[in-house]
Amino acid sequence: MRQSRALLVTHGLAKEFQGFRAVNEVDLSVVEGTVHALVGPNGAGKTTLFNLLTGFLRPSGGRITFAGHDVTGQPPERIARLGVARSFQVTSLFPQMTAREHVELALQSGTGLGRRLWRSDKLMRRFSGRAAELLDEVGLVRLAERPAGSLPYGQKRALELAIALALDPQLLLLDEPTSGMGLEDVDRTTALIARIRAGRTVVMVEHNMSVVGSLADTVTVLQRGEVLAEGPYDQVKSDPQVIEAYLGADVA
Ligand SMILES: Nc1ncnc2c1ncn2[C@@H]1O[C@H](COP(=O)(O)OP(=O)(O)OP(=O)(O)O)[C@@H](O)[C@H]1O
Repeated sequence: MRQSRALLVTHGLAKEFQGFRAVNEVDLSVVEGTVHALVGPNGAGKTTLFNLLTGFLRPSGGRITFAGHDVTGQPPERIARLGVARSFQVTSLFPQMTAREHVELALQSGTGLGRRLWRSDKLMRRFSGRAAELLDEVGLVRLAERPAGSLPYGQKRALELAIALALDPQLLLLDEPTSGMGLEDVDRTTALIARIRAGRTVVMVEHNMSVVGSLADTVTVLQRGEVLAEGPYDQVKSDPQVIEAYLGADVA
């Protein structure tokens, strides 16, 4: 059997904001091919950790290694180029552009041809086959010609996933993929992530524990910037420290 490889590793990762440690000495190891969830009460440092991993914030201390490269303090573009794609919690679509155009543009930007050429129809046709596949993968093939602004919320998020997948990432980072969704969209998105995870590595910040329970191989629980517990969901959810952290947060 192929040995499991740690694709993303952090050692003693830290981030301070004016002397306040939002992320404190975090050691993380994300194994290739797994879904790894980051959970924790509000203010635990999940978003800050995510921003460190993607280069949107520079760490105050520690190291980050991705696929054998030291990416500590590297800018987001470089980390993206190495194969890390991120979907955002807040939607970042162009309302007038169709779903298909979004994916084609993302495919083109991944080729290094530059965004300035994006209006060239001839060029875009080169990407149309793969764009159709990706839209199909996220269940949007029938909505391909709709302006993104007119898509329902759940489908906007699905389109963002297709855009992230267009970069053919080694690692996909999902920032609260089901936030703000009704039950039906939550179920649809969970099924979608279960499908697209095949052959990929996923790190996700997620508040919905049933989503975490059904998708994650490993769960890291953060509290006040530190790793409180880590392991398979069933183990972590019955950890007394984790229960207390969540109950404490609820009471607060
Ligand atoms: N730019 C900043 N300047 C100062 N403090 C910050 C900054 N960003 C985050 N913090 C603080 O760091 C701590 C961790 O915040 P973070 O947003 O990472 O938590 P979180 O786990 O993502 O929370 P939530 O689940 O509410 O999104 C919080 O106390 C927050 O107030």
